[in-house]
Amino acid sequence: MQSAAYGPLMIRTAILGASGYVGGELLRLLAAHPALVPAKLFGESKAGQPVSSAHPHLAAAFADRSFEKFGDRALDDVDLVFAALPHGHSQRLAATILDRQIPFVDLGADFRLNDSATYERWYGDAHEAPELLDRFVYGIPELHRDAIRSAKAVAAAGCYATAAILALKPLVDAGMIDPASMIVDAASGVSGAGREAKEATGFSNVDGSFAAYGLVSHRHTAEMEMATGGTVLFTPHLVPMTRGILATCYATTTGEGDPLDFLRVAYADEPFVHVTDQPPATKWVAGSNGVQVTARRDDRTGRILALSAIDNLGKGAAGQMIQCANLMLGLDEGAGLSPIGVFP
Ligand SMILES: NC(=O)C1=CN([C@@H]2O[C@H](COP(=O)(O)OP(=O)(O)OC[C@H]3O[C@@H](n4cnc5c(N)ncnc54)[C@H](OP(=O)(O)O)[C@@H]3O)[C@@H](O)[C@H]2O)C=CC1
Ligand SMILES: CC(=O)N[C@@H](CCC(=O)OP(=O)(O)O)C(=O)O
Repeated sequence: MQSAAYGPLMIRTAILGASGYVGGELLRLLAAHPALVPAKLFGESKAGQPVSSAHPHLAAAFADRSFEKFGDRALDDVDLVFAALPHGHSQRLAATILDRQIPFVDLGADFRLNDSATYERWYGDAHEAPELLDRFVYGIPELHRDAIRSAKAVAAAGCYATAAILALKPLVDAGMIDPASMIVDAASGVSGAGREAKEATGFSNVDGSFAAYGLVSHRHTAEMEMATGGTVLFTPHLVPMTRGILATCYATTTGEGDPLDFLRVAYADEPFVHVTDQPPATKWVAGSNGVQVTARRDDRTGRILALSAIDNLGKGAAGQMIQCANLMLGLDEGAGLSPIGVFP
């Protein structure tokens, strides 16, 4: 890389998992980024195929480009690595990337949790690179901006976790809610499960239906607990839409005041978080890096209710990865990103 002060600067990025849903969203956003250039696009089964075969909507921007297989020279002339791979893969690649001092933004869950025992408990396998866990900063810029700025490696947060944490964390910090009492019911569009056709997310299972899954066992529970310092009962749901997550969160009230005021103060200077007094909708943030949050105090039940809406592929994935990369590289944090959704 030539300089952190960009303009005509080209920061060459490698994208691992470029042929997946998150990879496609990264490419869409990077096509309009002022400094980050999608230089190397890696796929697995789609290696050798044109980008348009996986991402027809990107045909004009990536007309002459194909996916490559990750190999020995894959990281030559690369200034930053984005990885959007199935869980488990980054554990095997991280040492190579870090040894070469290449800034690394990983979206898999491999390095999000800060200890290997917690990882093993929630993911079921022993961690293959526990010695690298403390080299990664958990990637939610609104919570860890300074640490991300000075990090060489960031583990971008999970999509459900991002939505829930941004709704709950300011209320925990304000002493407004009991951290031991948090309940998160969140619903996701099917793109959250990735592009591979699966029975559970196939059209005939999802269309006209609304279902919970992962009861008392979803892995993002661990991230929510790590980031909030509390205990969370989390129930994810699948809804018949393509993009979006709506997290509806409840906790026992412990403090005085209006939770909406605490959210407004916490996010007053955040370009991507909008505090609304209306119940937010996933459609308000579709295609964006935006988050819309609200909260209510219900003295009748002694509970606080907090809601947030994000695009799982935007702030829940590719957008957040780019926001983290911008910080790591000393760029404008919002470069290439927008809080404005596509509506209707
Ligand atoms: N979808 C979402 O909203 C979110 C996803 N995530 C996480 O991001 C990661 C990517 O998700 P998503 O894009 O949805 O997944 P997809 O299934 O859509 O894409 C997976 C990508 O990984 C590649 N891949 C698969 N197996 C291998 C392998 N053995 N070696 C190298 N590359 C491989 C695929 O390549 P090919 O197709 O060429 O075989 C593809 O590019 C996952 O860890 C997911 O949990 C996190 C937050 C939100
Ligand atoms: C709808 C759907 O299936 N969503 C996925 C979201 C999690 C995900 O993508 O995993 P990470 O964010 O941890 O990488 C799931 O529940 O497993």
